[in-house]
Amino acid sequence: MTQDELKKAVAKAAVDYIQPKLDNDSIVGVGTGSTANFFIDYLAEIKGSFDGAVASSEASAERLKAHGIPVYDLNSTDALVVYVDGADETNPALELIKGGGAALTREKIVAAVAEEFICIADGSKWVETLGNFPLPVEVIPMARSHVARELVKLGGDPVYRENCITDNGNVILDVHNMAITNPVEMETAINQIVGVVTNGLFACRPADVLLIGREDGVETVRA
Ligand SMILES: O=C[C@H](O)[C@H](O)[C@H](O)COP(=O)(O)O
Repeated sequence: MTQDELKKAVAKAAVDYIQPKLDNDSIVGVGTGSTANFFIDYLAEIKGSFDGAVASSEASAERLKAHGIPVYDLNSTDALVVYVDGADETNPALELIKGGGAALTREKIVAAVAEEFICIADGSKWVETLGNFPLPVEVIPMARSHVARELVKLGGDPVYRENCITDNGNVILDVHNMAITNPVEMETAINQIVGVVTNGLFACRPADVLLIGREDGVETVRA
């Protein structure tokens, strides 16, 4: 199977997984990226079974609207029954690296609100130790150099992501060469740096369920 076929398989499995949890009042949290895009497309097929969605990016909001799915502001919703999103890396504890598409901050906010966070990923995202994928850090533009120096002190090699402004008007530093043996500690330490909005580690709030696409089918992993 191609990587796209694996992504489609997990996206479809996510819709099958969440459908029994939905009713006419349900609002679904929707992530960002190529896997999330497949999820949005399958979600559109059951759009009569829920109220609408909250999106973690402008791009996902546009895709949802194009399918005729109502998109709500997070502040106007009381609860999200689920949040479904992809990842750049996942470890066996379902701690994640996210933000390859620069949507990490809104993704972390929507994930924090959701009752259940379902991560969907093709098998290439599975690792024993996080950090092979450069860790995205969203930074207030004027703090970029300061934050970069502090990230070097934590053992990483930060690289400014060219031509990338987040939906929040900020910039991204991608931190290379960090073996993240304690993801909770690292997530917390990076978020203490003044000027950091947030970083792409989802360890303090890992996924609850991982649907991972393998050659022989979709495997369900629980934390
Ligand atoms: O900022 C982007 C998100 O964190 C994505 O969920 C992540 O980059 C995975 O994207 P994809 O499904 O395209 O591999």
